[in-house]
Amino acid sequence: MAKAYDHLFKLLLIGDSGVGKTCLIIRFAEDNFNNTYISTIGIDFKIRTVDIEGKKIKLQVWDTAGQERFKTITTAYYRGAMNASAGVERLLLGNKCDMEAKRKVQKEQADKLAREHGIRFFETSAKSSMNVDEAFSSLARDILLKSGGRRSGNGNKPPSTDLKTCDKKNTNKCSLG
Ligand SMILES: Nc1nc2c(ncn2[C@@H]2O[C@H](COP(=O)(O)OP(=O)(O)OP(=O)(O)O)[C@@H](O)[C@H]2O)c(=O)[nH]1
Repeated sequence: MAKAYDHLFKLLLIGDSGVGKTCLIIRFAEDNFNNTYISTIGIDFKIRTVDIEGKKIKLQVWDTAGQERFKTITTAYYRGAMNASAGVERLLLGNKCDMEAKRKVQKEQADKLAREHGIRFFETSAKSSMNVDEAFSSLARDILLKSGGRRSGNGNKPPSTDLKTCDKKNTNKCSLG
């Protein structure tokens, strides 16, 4: 029987409580959105398989609790992930870009931060779907290329801003790595 996927990548979302980590994962994995806020307890994951450069990539996306009281568990978990593989690929997300009126972080500021860390930055909206697939796929592609998959063009990924125009933007930061 054909294998259901070519690669399995594990992604982890970290960020402050309420920035929309769970909603981003639900939008990505189930194409759904709910306004109700149920704070994550501990850690959970969802799966979606995407097609990248002709490869089936199974993404196991882990959701962490942003609340301070779970910090010991979540930081222990992502430190473990960081230690397990030296060059972890990272991505910075500014979510809730559908809420421009309540913007907390200017785009330039987030761009600068991403540039300093040499990582990509996306403004996303779990509510409108803006840039959600793009962000996850971009990270998966970077991991695929890095892990020896097909590499085309310049191997040194520029710290770019790869954004679709968002009519209204609000940014709370969370990151995906
Ligand atoms: N307008 C808007 N609201 C959003 C968006 N993403 C999430 N929300 C809302 O923000 C609230 C918090 O979202 P969650 O996904 O639960 O946040 P979280 O980061 O997982 O929070 P913790 O589990 O406490 O770490 C919920 O009421 C969501 O409906 C978005 O893109 N746009």
